[in-house]
Amino acid sequence: MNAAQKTDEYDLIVLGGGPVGENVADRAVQGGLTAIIVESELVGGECSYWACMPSKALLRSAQALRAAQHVAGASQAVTGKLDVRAVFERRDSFTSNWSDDGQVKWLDSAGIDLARGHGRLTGEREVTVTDADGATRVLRARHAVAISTGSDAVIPPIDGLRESAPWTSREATSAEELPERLAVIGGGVVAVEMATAYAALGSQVTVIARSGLLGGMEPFAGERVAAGLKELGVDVRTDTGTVSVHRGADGVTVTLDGGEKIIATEVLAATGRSPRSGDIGLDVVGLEPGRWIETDDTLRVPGSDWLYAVGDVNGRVLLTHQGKYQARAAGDVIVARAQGDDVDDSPWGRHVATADQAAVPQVTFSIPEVGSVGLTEAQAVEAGITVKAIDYDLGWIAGASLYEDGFEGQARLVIDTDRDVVIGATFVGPEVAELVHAATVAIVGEVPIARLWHAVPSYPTVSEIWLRLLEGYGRDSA
Ligand SMILES: Cc1cc2nc3c(=O)[nH]c(=O)nc-3n(C[C@H](O)[C@H](O)[C@H](O)COP(=O)(O)OP(=O)(O)OC[C@H]3O[C@@H](n4cnc5c(N)ncnc54)[C@H](O)[C@@H]3O)c2cc1C
Ligand SMILES: NC(=O)c1ccc[n+]([C@@H]2O[C@H](COP(=O)([O-])OP(=O)(O)OC[C@H]3O[C@@H](n4cnc5c(N)ncnc54)[C@H](O)[C@@H]3O)[C@@H](O)[C@H]2O)c1
Repeated sequence: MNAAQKTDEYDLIVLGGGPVGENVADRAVQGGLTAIIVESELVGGECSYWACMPSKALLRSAQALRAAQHVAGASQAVTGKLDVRAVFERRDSFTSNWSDDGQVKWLDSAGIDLARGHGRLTGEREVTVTDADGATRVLRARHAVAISTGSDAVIPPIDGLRESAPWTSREATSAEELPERLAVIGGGVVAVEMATAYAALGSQVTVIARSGLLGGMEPFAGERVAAGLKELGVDVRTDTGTVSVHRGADGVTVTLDGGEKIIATEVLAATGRSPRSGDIGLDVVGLEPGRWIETDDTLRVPGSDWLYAVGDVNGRVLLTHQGKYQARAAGDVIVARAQGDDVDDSPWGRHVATADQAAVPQVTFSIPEVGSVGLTEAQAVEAGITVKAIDYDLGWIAGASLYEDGFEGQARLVIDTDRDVVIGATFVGPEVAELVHAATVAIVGEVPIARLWHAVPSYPTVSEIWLRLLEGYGRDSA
């Protein structure tokens, strides 16, 4: 075999260089394997350039301003509005102006090779990469191929929507101009975060949600976020369908199911995701293109001993941190299997992503923020678990009242009363994001309630909510 052919054989080929693909490759290389990432756009993926980072950068200045405005003494010092241009520039710095030079350098330092182009499975353990000029390169994997191609925004089949050139999350996170009016179709995380960001920046925003906001979370989360959006001047329409969309000379007209028309400069379709699996050669390995790729808990495709699907594309959980958690398990198990080491695939073992089912943390960076982990009360009941839900008003916590004047928020713990452990938690309020990890630790560690009484929150912090929630459950219950 000559040198040129040799470089085309790797222990692991990773299809897609988003946050998840990068981590699968990194773990494998740290375990002693060789790895190459195939990437068709920017190394770093959706999260770095059109999702997590730019969306949070667009939101952060508004949150900082709001925080200062809610503490007497500081509020007198901040009398101006957000500087929209400066917010966009700060966002641009987080996306490195949509250049992946920094991430490519990191790949290099981590010992991971990169093939730029569109990758497709073309056989067992084989990926063919087609670059921008149409040239092809065939890569062969000695041990595994990991698909981490992520997901795309769905544009639902609403009459005229696609023809109206709607924004998706990509345009919403990378816009350089503020639309005067923005209509948002959808009531999920993208809808509420982008509605918050654009309303805070000065757009007139209408949210059109066919049911409530933040479905799948505790009901009070969506209700409080709807109230927060209204406070920001957003026109929130829940339980409202969209019949049609039409773009004309004056902008976009969105017709609601009652016949009312909303006129906007731009319309954002924030209506969920579909897997980027349509054109990656899944048919070659007997899988259906365009579907979420099913895996076992080691992230391997059932029936295959070499094909893995990690991150958004497997549809398990569409979050960067959870995808990276899967990536650590997948990278490590690929190494273990390649080296003939023991595989620890029992629940909570090193080589499985058990937390995907039991303890997924998520923060929605709206105003107010929502932090949640584990099961809601309704999900627990549906799963047949005997639970007690404990609620407490966050505004009554001494640390919260010091944190900002008129602090408003709510917390809920969902406790499995048979096992006396926490299985779910939701916090809604200003900057509650940092409360979530304590709950994640309690759930993953299955810390008995009796022991949680000994985890003393500092006074006066918002974390004292834990004490109040435990008191609400009652020490005698434990
Ligand atoms: C607006 C928005 C905000 C979000 N905010 C958050 C947040 O705050 N926190 C959070 O945890 N999650 C957030 N998410 C979700 C997060 O972006 C995804 O879960 C995450 O990006 C998934 O990572 P991934 O590596 O699986 O896929 P991606 O990030 O989508 O990366 C996949 C990569 O594969 C490449 N690729 C695809 N097909 C091919 C091919 N055939 N050949 C070569 N390369 C290919 C793509 O170009 C891309 O670079 C947000 C999502 C959106 C839409
Ligand atoms: N802060 C974060 O962690 C964060 C932020 C943004 C996105 N994300 C991730 O990205 C993923 C995608 O977010 P999303 O908000 O697009 O999806 P989502 O699944 O959270 O919400 C989709 C919304 O669109 C509505 N919808 C779907 N089809 C529709 C139709 N035909 N007509 C009208 N409404 C319709 C649904 O009712 C729902 O309200 C989420 O799963 C989330 O995990 C995470």
